[in-house]
This record gives sequence, C-alpha cells and structure tokens, in this order.
Amino acid sequence: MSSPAGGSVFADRVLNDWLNSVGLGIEYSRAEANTLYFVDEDGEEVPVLDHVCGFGSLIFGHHHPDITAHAKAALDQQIPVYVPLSRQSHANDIAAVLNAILRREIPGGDGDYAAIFANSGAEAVEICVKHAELERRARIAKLTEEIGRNAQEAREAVAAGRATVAENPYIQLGREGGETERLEQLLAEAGRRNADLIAKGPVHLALENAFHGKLVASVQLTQNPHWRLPFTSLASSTRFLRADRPEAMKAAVEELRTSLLDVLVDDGVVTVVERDFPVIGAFFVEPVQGANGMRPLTEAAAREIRAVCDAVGCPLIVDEIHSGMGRTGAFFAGSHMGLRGDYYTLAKSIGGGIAKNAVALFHRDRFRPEFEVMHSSTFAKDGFSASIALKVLEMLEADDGRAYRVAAERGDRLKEVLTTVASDFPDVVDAVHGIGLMLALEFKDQTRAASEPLREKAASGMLGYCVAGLVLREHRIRVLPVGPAGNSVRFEPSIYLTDADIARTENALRDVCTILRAQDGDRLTP
Ligand SMILES: Cc1ncc(COP(=O)(O)O)c(C/N=C/c2cc(O)cc(-c3ccccn3)n2)c1O
Repeated sequence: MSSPAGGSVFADRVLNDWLNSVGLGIEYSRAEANTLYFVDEDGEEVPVLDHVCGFGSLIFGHHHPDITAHAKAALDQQIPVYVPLSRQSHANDIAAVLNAILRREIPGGDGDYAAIFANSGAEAVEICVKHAELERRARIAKLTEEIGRNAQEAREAVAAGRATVAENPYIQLGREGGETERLEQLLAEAGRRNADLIAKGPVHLALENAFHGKLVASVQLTQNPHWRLPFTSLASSTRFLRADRPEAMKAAVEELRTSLLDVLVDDGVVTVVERDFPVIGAFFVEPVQGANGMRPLTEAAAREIRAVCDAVGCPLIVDEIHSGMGRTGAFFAGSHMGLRGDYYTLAKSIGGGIAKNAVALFHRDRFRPEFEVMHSSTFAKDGFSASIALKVLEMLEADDGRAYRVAAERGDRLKEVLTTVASDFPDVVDAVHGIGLMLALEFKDQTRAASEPLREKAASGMLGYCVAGLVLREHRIRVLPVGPAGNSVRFEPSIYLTDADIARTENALRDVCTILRAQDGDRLTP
C-alpha cells in the first residue's frame, strides 16, 4: 500500500497505485489557462499543457482572471450563498439567458423552458429521470381514470340488460354465472394485469456507448458495463440503441410496446380492447458522445430520435453536460444537427472552472410545476455558483458570441492537425472525431499487435492510459483516453489553445504514432 511519507492512506489508495502504474501519478500544484504545473524532484515548477480540462469543464481555462475576480468580488460583498426556501432571483436570471440562447440556436425551439438546479451533471440527469416519471405517471393516471369510467359504463349496461359479455382473446371467462358475474370476473382479471404493469418502472432509451453519469439512476443510462452492471437492481433498465440504425430503433420501441386492458360497450356487447401503455420513460441523448470517442450525432439520427419520441410520447432529453456551454462552437451542440429536446441538461463549464453547478431545463408544455417544490438539494442553486454561472454566460455571449467562434476556429485548427497526423499514419490511427473543442483521435486496435506489451495493454483497455502516460512523461502534455475501447485520446482544451500548443500536441502525437508503428510497446511502459 503506497502512502505519502509512510503515513496511513485513507483515500484513493487503489486509484493512486493505478495512476502510478500507467505513468499518470502526478500531483498538480497550480493551474492557469491551459496549463497545469507540478513541482519535480528538484523543486522546479514544471508546466503541462492540459487537453483534459476537467473532462471539458474549462471552456475558459483554469482560473480565468475575469472569473476569479468576479468570484472574489462576490465573496467580498458577502453575497448570500446558502439561502434555501427564499427568493433567489439569480435562478430566473440564469434560466432567462438559457431560454434566449435556446430560442436562437435550436430550430423549432418554440417554447420556454423551466429550470431546476443541481450540484453535478449526474444529479441533473437524475432530476430528469424523476421529472420524466412524474410525466409518465400523469399519463398513466389519465389512462386508468378512463378505464375506470369504461368499466362503470359496462357494469351499468350489463345490469340494465343492454349488453352481454363477449368471449375475448385476452381473458378466458368461465361459462357459469350470469352476465354480471362474467363481467366482474373479466374486470377483476383485467384490473390485476393492469396493476402488475403499472407497478413496474419505466424503461429508458439511450444510445450505445452513452455516458449520462454514475449516480443510481443515471449510471443505468451509462452503457459501460463495468460502471453499470453491479447496480442494475437499483434502478430502471435502459435499452441502448444504435444511432445509425433507425429501423432497429423502431423495432426496439415496437418490442417494448405493451398495453393496459380496457373494456368497451359496442352495440350491446362488452369487448376487451388494448390501450397503449407508456412504458418508455424518456430517451436520453448526447449530441456528441463523450464516452464514444466524441462521435457527433448525424442530422438523420437526430430526426429519427425526435420522431421516435414524438411517436412514443416520451420526452427527448438532450444531455449537453459535456457538449454544451460553447465547447463545439455553439452554445448547444444539438444546434449543429438540429436536435430539439424536451428537456436539456447542462453542467461542467457553467461552473467557470471554480464552482459546482448544473441545471436541467424542461419545456413548459411538459413541466410539472409541483416538481419545483418536490425536488430540492441543500447546495443546489446556491448564490455563489449562480453568480459564477451568470458571469460565464455573459462571457460566452459577449461580442455577439465571439467565444463560440473562437471555439470553432481553434477546434477546426486542432482537428486539421489531428487529421494530418492520421493521414500520415494510416496504419496506426483509425480516425479523428468530434466538433469544435470536443475532439478525439482513435488509434487502431492493437489487441493483435506484434508487440506483446502492446497486445497486453490494448487487451486490458489500458492502451489509451499508457499513451497518456508517455505523452505526459516525455512531452509534458496531459491527455486521457475516451471510450468505449479506450484506444482514443480526448482533446477538450479551453478556447485559449495557441498555435504553439497545437504544434506541441502534433509533435507528441507523431512520437506516439512512430512508437506504435515500430511496435515499440516497452516505450509505453512507465
Ligand atoms: C454527457 C454527460 N452526462 C452526465 C455526466 C455526469 O456529470 P458529473 O460528472 O458532473 O456527475 C457527464 C460527465 N462526464 C464525465 C465523464 C465523461 C467521460 O467521457 C469520461 C469520464 C470518466 C471518469 C472517470 C474515469 C474515466 N472516465 N467521465 C457527461 O459527460
């Protein structure tokens, strides 16, 4: 068991040992813009170019001076930070800016969205799971009220001798007893089956290789089996669908289709009919899949997903926690592919790199107002993170959205260089994916490499981490892999990425590609 200065270790023992094993066991001492610093054995401060930036949480980099100055001023003014159950106008101020951006960026974004705040992205996703269930239960209540009324009508018709009970394909009725007994037997069995179905939870839809967080409900929306499978008994299940297979999407929805049993009196005969049951709670979608190698959705997939949700009647929940806040060159990444959501989630950069904040947005036509006082959390919607969020939104929207144009230009420049490296090493690099400053370079599968060390690293899913270790060790650049196979490295820097940073990154990547081409697996071992 490794421990600092021989003391006991109470936290991160396993994590730190693993980080050391792949060459990532560095403790950073300072951070500014796109640079992290650590102090080496000689007491020298060593700069490291940061392409991870908190998994895309730092659109304005580490400790942006305007954000830190704003934070200091807020603290000096002793703004109220934790004042739950009081009027907090900053909540509506943030929501108003987000609504204005939605109306500008999302085609058909015709409505207002209510905002509920959270402390983390996964918590914002959990809030959406809860609210979607509130919506689903309201739909079920409406259905069961109607079924109740129809049962009463059937009872009255049979009692008055105006109707008889027909045989039906759903429930076998005994021949004994009169029409009233047969009807009661039918209604009892239909009621029992309906109650069983209603007692079950919803099924959620998500895309293959989705990442929506790691809390109890959200981890079931994250396909990575290592993170999800141990906890399947704790929450609703998810059907993971291929974004590029619209027919399979339709087939999956059809497969999930189920019905409540209802009765109708038609021309003196009581018949049993099926009523579509809202088994699908919601469809969660990332416009750019962070854990799937930064792959963006196509416009066709966006249209198909929207059509599925409209047909099923469930909310389309656009998870912009990773892709939002300007990272892709627009505030909402969904604007690139015309993806219109009923709910949205945002987090990461809304905290300005120094606060924790997240928000879920709900289209007014769907929002259940009672939810405002049903869901709460001590630290959410706090005055400090809200103040930072308003500053970040002001900076993003400044100069007619200059920050988005910079993100697009810097991202295009970086992607151009990554693509050049990929074309120079077609035997080593599979592809470059992403939009704006949400990019990934995918290495070819090395599980059948000539080099045994390479084969082993690839087979264990550690290739990307070992590449990151070498790039950190020899080029003082911080990258991390991005799923699903872990043989891609992510690039999510701030908009302050310079041409010199890009040149350094190119140099490091060419070094890695040369090592992989030479099958020099030992070079990747720290
Ligand atoms: C789309 C989306 N929805 C909800 C979340 C959850 O947000 P929180 O992390 O704030 O709870 C994230 C946050 N992403 C975290 C993330 C994204 C990723 O690509 C990899 C890892 C990760 C984390 C630890 C180890 C390995 N990988 N973490 C996200 O990207």
